[in-house]
Amino acid sequence: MKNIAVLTSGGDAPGMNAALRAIVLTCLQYKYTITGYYHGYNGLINGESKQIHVDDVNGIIGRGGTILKSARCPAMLSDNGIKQAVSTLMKDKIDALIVIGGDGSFAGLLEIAKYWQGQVIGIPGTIDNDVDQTDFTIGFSTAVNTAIEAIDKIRDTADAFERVFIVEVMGRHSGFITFNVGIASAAEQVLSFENFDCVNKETRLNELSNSIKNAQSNRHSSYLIVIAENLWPEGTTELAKNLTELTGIDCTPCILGYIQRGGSPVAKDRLLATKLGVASVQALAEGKTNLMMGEQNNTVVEVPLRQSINHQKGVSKSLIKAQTDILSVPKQSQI
Ligand SMILES: Nc1ncnc2c1ncn2[C@@H]1O[C@H](COP(=O)(O)OP(=O)(O)O)[C@@H](O)[C@H]1O
Ligand SMILES: O=P(O)(O)OC[C@H]1O[C@](O)(COP(=O)(O)O)[C@@H](O)[C@@H]1O
Repeated sequence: MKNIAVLTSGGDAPGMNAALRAIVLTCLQYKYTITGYYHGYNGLINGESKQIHVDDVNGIIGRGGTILKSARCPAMLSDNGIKQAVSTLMKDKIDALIVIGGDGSFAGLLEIAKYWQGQVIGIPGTIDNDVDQTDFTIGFSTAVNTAIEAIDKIRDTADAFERVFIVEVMGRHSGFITFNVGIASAAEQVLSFENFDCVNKETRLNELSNSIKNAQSNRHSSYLIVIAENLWPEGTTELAKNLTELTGIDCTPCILGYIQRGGSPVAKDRLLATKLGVASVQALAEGKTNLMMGEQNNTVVEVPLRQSINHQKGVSKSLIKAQTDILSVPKQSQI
């Protein structure tokens, strides 16, 4: 018998529920009990928990968000908070803790493992895809699809008005969403941390404004820039204002925001979440600990949890090069 605990932490991601469902069904197989802690690490610190049964996870595979709720929990950044979390795990006689979250959540789990003897497993769930040792994180594919769907609609109205739009997408400080969304929506420019620095803002503004003016003087079409959040120091709205002034052409900002975090997970995320959920309980049954379950080349992998938060994974260089050298230049045939 094992008493397995699970929580979801950090930004919610479509597919977290699917992972929880897979965990619960696999635990049923092993006759393990499941304790769900609510509101991320806050639930662990405050002892906010509930036994999770199969009935609780019926019909949740297609639901966005997380039925366990999620949160950021600043208390975990102090020794006191971590020790409180550990004391709840001991009081509740938990044998193993599965955390579904991003790199921050895994850093928290590693802290817990320093003071607690139980088994710990991380499942990568974040729309940002910024977790190492897994090709994709749960939620990334859905977020990309959601953003593309929104931008396709923006393109229609942009085409009709021959207008310039600057669309901001999420990703905190990594460009996985920006590049994938920008390329898949045929953006004229993709601006992200990996290909655009703002050290000399004047130069950057002039380059962008020249590019917009050239493109718009030669053709009657739309012009879309997909930009990463937190890239332009004064924000995307200010960038749009500056470019409008410089070009004399209306540049309209559009911040997609939280729409990218919600919604029903696409098949790819449901399947990834299910595979990783099943594998995590199987690993616990084999006595394993301190692991992240990930997927590489379509195969589930178990990697040391510590290796998942080294921030070594980057946007594919060939994708960045293709955008810079080929895709961002308006083609003669489009003019
Ligand atoms: N270095 C750390 N030590 C302990 N806990 C951490 C650490 N970094 C993050 N956490 C915990 O994990 C939570 C989620 O992390 P955050 O970075 O906000 O999201 P994500 O897990 O999606 O990357 C934080 O609110 C905090 O409770
Ligand atoms: O919900 P908040 O606290 O405003 O955070 C916004 C951030 O959360 C995300 O949506 C997801 O990030 P995490 O999964 O790392 O928490 C980022 O893309 C964004 O920068």
